[in-house]
Amino acid sequence: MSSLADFQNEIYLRGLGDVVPELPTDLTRLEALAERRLSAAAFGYVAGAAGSEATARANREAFDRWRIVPRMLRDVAARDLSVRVLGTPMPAPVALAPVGVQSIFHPDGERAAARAAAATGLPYVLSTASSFSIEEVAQANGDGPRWYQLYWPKDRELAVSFLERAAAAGYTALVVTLDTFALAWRPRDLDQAYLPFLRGIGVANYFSDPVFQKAVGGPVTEANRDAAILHWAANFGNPSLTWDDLVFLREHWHGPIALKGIQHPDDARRAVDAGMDGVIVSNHGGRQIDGAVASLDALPPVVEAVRDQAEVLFDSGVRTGGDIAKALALGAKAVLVGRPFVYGLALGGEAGVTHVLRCLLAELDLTLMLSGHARVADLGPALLVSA
Ligand SMILES: Cc1cc2nc3c(=O)[nH]c(=O)nc-3n(C[C@H](O)[C@H](O)[C@H](O)COP(=O)(O)O)c2cc1C
Ligand SMILES: O=C(O)C(=O)c1ccccc1
Repeated sequence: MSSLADFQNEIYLRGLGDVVPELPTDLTRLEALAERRLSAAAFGYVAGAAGSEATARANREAFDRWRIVPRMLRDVAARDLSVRVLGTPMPAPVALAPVGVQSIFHPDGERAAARAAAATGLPYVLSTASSFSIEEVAQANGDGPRWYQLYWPKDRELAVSFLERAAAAGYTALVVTLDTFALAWRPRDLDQAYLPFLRGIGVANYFSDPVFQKAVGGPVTEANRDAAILHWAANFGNPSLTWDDLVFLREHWHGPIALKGIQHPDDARRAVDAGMDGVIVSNHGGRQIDGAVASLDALPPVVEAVRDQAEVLFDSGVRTGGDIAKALALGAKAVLVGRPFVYGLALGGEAGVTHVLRCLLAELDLTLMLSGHARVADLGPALLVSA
């Protein structure tokens, strides 16, 4: 962790020798660079959002409506960014958001990102829709902390198989994504007729699964590949799930569980009532409902509703260390970062992801220090005024 906190010094020292970092340290510039590197289809898939993309913009605007008010002379020489979230000790309150089909951004996909996560000590959250399997990514992640994100399929036996595989491969917490039981209206993908799954990309966990294979008459080969993809499409999401179904997850997962996609305080209370350990306030990066509330605006009411009865995590729109400080000040215990690390992956594989994570942590550390805070736990609403 000390090397992370010292990252800004490293950059300044390299600057003395006129060594310019390979990727920009202003992470908001990565999207434009990634656009030049990726195919139009892959870029549209990551950068795009639902409909007119109003909610994706609102996610950013919500951060801009809060401003940090620094405090002086508070001895911030020694700082501690560490937290413990969903049973996992973390060097800083940041995790890599579950992002599917990462092989469309870099051939090493999730394996490269999971190696970068392990190198920084931040949790890697593996999507069910990954291009490498639960077991392959666990191997790449090694001793790093890792959580598993479930897309809860219609077939319950398949869901149980995913959970058993994840537990056996060392994923310690379960993230259940509730807001994407169907893919939304995403014009960039629709206009390019681009859905990687229909080309058999991002389905590694399904095709490698014994329960899935049984359902399609054996291992997936050229002969049953189209049928397997159709079976995937028919099984991917289940719109008929209700709160009562969470009992089933509790029976089959023996670690912490967080529900991802919570935006309403009443849903947060229901999560607590259902015995969940955490909620992730998220609108999926604006990728599901165009016109939906900015995720940061949904955070304070959820924090208020949950109080200390579950851990509240946050994502959607985090781009800088200052953004992380704002989300923590509004009550999040940790944040997840999506697109920025994907752009790092596209631009530099494992090293690109490491760059993004280290920049975020260094900037967060500086923001804390310069605003007069030695510990993340000291951040609260007093840090902020509305712009
Ligand atoms: C390309 C892409 C793929 C994603 N795939 C998943 C996924 O498989 N599972 C999931 O729960 N969320 C997925 N998400 C949503 C992220 O976990 C996260 O909620 C979102 O990216 C946060 O917003 P941000 O990109 O503004 O940081 C995906 C997001 C992107 C950009
Ligand atoms: O693209 C996404 O946002 C997403 O969550 C997803 C959904 C299905 C498969 C892969 C990713």
